[in-house]
Amino acid sequence: MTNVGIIGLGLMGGSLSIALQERSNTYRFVGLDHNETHQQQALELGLVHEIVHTLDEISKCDIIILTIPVEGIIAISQQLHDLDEKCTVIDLGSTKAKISSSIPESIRTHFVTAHPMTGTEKFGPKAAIPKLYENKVVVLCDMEKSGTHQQEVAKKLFSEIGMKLVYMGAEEHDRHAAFISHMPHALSYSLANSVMRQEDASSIVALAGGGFRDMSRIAKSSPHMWEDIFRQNRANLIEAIESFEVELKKCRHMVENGEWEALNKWMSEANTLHDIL
Ligand SMILES: NC(=O)C1=CN([C@@H]2O[C@H](COP(=O)(O)OP(=O)(O)OC[C@H]3O[C@@H](n4cnc5c(N)ncnc54)[C@H](O)[C@@H]3O)[C@@H](O)[C@H]2O)C=CC1
Ligand SMILES: O=C(O)C(=O)Cc1ccc(O)cc1
Repeated sequence: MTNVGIIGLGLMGGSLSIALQERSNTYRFVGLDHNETHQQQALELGLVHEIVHTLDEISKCDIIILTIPVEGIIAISQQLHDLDEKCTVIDLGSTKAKISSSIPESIRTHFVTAHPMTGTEKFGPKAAIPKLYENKVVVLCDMEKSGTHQQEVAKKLFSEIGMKLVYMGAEEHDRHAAFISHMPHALSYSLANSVMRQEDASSIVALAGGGFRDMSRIAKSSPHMWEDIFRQNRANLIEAIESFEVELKKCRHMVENGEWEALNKWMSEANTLHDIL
């Protein structure tokens, strides 16, 4: 039996437990969460077999999964100690550079820093879903800093739930993530707020079409989680927002000046994104 400790019983931790339980009965799940309602829900939903209340109890597990907001991951990693030689700690945070560089040297080889490129705008144990990880990419960062055993454990775990493994340095990961994930969340929050400041609720309900719903979906995401991500990836995010502002200004300029041919060409360039997605 492999004992898995999950710190943070929400969408990511809960979905990981469901996926592993569907594929094997050799795992036993122990959970830690600072929210009592989430502890209860996780037990009721069968996401964990047992709730514990201290890091010492979780530290005895073979595998420890960190699925709490990214500032919490750094705080918890400072408190983990006396880990068994074979213990593997895997964090699933959306940022990687600050996490990777702040893990104490004494436990660095125990750690694997990973980012599953999958998720939803929902959060908490009730948001956990079975197929979240299937056929999706997980980016494994700074793997040369992890122990040989820990690398193997993480690769086996992510492969077992049907993920595709991609390797990258943590700094490089954060730059890509700023453009492809973090900036789009900043835009969605901005879109939601700008429309709500101009339009009343009844007009939004009456007129919201698919496009507006698509683009504002991720504005429903957890402010706690995203505040931490924006804080940790601040410099890259600012650069990504600036590059977006350049494009938006181009669009505004062409509309203001009636440059319709140029606007049409600029839109056709954007169309090509979906040739590669
Ligand atoms: N939501 C998403 O789509 C994705 C999230 N991630 C990352 O995964 C991590 C977890 O995200 P979710 O599962 O979506 O969040 P969530 O909000 O659904 O779950 C987090 C859980 O951790 C608990 N928690 C928070 N701080 C804690 C602490 N210090 N000690 C104990 N429990 C604590 C909360 O009560 C909650 O139950 C984050 O680091 C996030 O950046 C990565 C990929 C996708
Ligand atoms: O809901 C969506 O479309 C997302 O983009 C979810 C998401 C959130 C955070 C991540 O680090 C990765 C994926």
